[in-house]
Amino acid sequence: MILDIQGLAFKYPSRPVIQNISFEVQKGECLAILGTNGVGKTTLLKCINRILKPQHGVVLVEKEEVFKLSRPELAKRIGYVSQRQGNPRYTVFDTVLLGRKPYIKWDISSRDLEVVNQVLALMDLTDFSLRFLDELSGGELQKVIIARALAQEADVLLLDEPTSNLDLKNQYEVLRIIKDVVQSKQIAAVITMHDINLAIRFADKFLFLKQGEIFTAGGMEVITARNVESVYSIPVCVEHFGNVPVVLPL
Ligand SMILES: Nc1ncnc2c1ncn2[C@@H]1O[C@H](COP(=O)(O)OP(=O)(O)OP(=O)(O)O)[C@@H](O)[C@H]1O
Repeated sequence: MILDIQGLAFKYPSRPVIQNISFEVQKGECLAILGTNGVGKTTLLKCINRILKPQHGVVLVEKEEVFKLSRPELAKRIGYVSQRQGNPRYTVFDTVLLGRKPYIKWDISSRDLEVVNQVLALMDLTDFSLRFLDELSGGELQKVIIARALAQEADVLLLDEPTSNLDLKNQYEVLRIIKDVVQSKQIAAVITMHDINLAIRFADKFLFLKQGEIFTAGGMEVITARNVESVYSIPVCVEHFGNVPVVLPL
């Protein structure tokens, strides 16, 4: 197991958000976090990444407690892609190079440059290298921020709605790249998503949140009309195209 979450609970002074959250992610796995707006998906990612301090619970990456790690150590363990990020006056190249920050001691190494160039090519961003972030479309920017996280070469990637601005082709391509990296490097990804059918195509495991707690979690067997209806409060049916279930609102 690469990521181990035990009994996480977080509340803002005004309201409780998540509680009793325990789950594990294995090496090579993509976990999709699903649930309605405001249920606590982003809050959960922020608690894992130490941006928020949970009132209860423990987060272990490779058996090490994240709250005991130094900042650079944490950045080598966890790469985080939030919904809003990036300095508009940085170029694409410099932004992705920032992902190497935890590894740079005195100067940028040839390995750092190699990783950045590889990731830019992987994400089809090489032609954008010298553009400033404020000269990009929302989808292009989203790909750059994901590229930065990949350049970080962390053990766990936390991705908050990484495909929200992407067109159909880029949604599939970017998730395919993330899945390939997770499998080939035997790391893990935790991805919050609204598109349940996209999650079904790419995630290995699913975790449904409801009222701040885990409603159900598991593999493809948890994708049932009953579960989806309970979580999202709309009637659905689940049809199968070959082996792939597709959730259709009725
Ligand atoms: N800084 C804050 N102070 C108080 N409440 C907050 C704060 N940030 C978020 N919340 C509340 O915490 C709850 C969980 O928010 P969160 O952003 O984690 O939800 P989410 O599941 O990611 O939602 P969405 O799908 O809309 O992105 C919401 O009710 C939200 O209003």
